[in-house]
Amino acid sequence: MDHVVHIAVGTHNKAKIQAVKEAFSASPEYSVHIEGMSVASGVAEQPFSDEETISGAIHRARAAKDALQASIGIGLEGGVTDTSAGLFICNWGALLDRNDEPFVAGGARILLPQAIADRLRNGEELGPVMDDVRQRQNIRHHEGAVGIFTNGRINRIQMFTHVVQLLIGQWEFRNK
Ligand SMILES: O=P(O)(O)OP(=O)(O)OP(=O)(O)OC[C@H]1O[C@@H](n2cnc3c(O)ncnc32)[C@H](O)[C@@H]1O
Ligand SMILES: [Mg+2]
Repeated sequence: MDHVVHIAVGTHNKAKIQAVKEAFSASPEYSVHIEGMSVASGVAEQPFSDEETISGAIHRARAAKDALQASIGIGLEGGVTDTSAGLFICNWGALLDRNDEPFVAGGARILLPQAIADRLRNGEELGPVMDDVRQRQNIRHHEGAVGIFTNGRINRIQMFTHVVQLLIGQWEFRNK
């Protein structure tokens, strides 16, 4: 690709933007201009299923692409999803180009501790709960819940970088 590709990301979250940068910098053949923008996700602040989280990711990708008139829109959404084993963190990404069909990919998921899950079931949002439990601010912009609960082995940037790599790869495959 010999021209700069304008990529709109539907967030100002630092971990998410950094993940998009790292995923594209792993492919030096691309010259990209990455721009973040706060957009509505169209779902709850704390999505509570894979369905809702996927919908938020797609909604963010489309809103960011349209608002910034970019060639590509990317949406990354964090949520939780219930299973018989307990409440899991789930994360989803969507990539939209000029076609209407989004590419979608999911990230790693881990079981949340019971005490955290209970608070979310009572209506709290994971970001503020994490900050409260750790007595810090803006964990969601850094290692995230996934980083804390995996003892720093996989942080939010790494987790979302993986998701964006999965998105770019699917987009490349379709455009081969
Ligand atoms: O500004 P935006 O893009 O909304 O960034 P955010 O940090 O709020 O991210 P999401 O809305 O996608 O995530 C939903 C909630 O889960 C929180 N969260 C924190 N770490 C997380 C992780 O590792 N996985 C999933 N959700 C996480 C996040 O802060 C929110 O409260
Ligand atoms: Mg949010």
